[in-house]
Amino acid sequence: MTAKLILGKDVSEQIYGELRQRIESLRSKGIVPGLAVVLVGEDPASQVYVRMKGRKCEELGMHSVTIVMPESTTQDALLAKVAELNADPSIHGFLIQLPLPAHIDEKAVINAVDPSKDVDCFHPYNVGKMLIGEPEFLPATPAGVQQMLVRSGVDIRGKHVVVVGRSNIVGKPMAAMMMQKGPGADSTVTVVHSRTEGLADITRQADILIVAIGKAGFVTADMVKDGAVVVDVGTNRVADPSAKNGSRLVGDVDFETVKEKASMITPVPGGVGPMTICMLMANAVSAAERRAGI
Ligand SMILES: Nc1nc(=O)c2c([nH]1)NC[C@@H]1CN(c3ccc(C(=O)N[C@@H](CCC(=O)O)C(=O)O)cc3)C=[N+]21
Repeated sequence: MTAKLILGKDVSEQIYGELRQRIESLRSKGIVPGLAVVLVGEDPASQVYVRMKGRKCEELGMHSVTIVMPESTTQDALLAKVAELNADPSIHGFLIQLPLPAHIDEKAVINAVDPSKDVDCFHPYNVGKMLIGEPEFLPATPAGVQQMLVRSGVDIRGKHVVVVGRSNIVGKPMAAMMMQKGPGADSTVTVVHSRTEGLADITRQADILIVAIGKAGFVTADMVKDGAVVVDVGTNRVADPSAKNGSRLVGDVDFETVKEKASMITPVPGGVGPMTICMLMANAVSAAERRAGI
């Protein structure tokens, strides 16, 4: 069997259509949802994502602010910027692009964000609310994965979801969301990671395999059950002399072999990546609606 592709571009277009209507409705009340992104330093990959976010905001008719601070920015200066954004009524949500330079304590910065503006859903308050099933925001990447599954008609309830990876930004919240009560969830979740013994024996039991371990081509066909749905969250840049810029983006799944075994699969690029930005926009719109009492 060759797997059907789940494309982030297609799924995100659907969601953008819905967001446009919500933004229009806010604008008719004189509210323009505002999203700010803070970038510290000059990491080229981060610059690309930040530019993509700004472009999408403008396309949707949202207010977009990009703040670029030098690599040498002190923690106090960054915290002052966070305080300013917390107080700015034109900004409904903002995020600080990670990773931060080594001299800045990421936790201190995340903790300083007003939870009602925390569109990344990284603040401990929002992580806790999500975990107990009272989400105010959902983290963008796991929320994007969930939307891809739901909108592709994947049966989730009662199924075995295996999450490969246990990061705070993908693996952990993904597992929490899939085990939650309710539509788009209700699954049985196993989390495996770099210290798991017999990892392949567990991934082979997955009806839905979600991979976010940050190792190029980590999941091979022998680790996947026939007919499984495979979601690849990995974004690894690998050298490729035949590519224009000498490198290309690959996932954590060995796409060419796994696609012959899976029933559905997400490619990299063009899979989860575009969903991350889409769900970030969705969170900004939700933040604006919530502040307006909608
Ligand atoms: N506070 C914070 N929040 C984030 O959400 C955040 C972050 N920091 N730091 C970096 C990561 C990375 N990230 C991506 C977003 C979109 C694509 C995306 O759309 N990728 C395209 C390809 C883009 C390309 O070719 O480089 C795709 O997969 O098709 C990828 C990665 C958000 N991040």
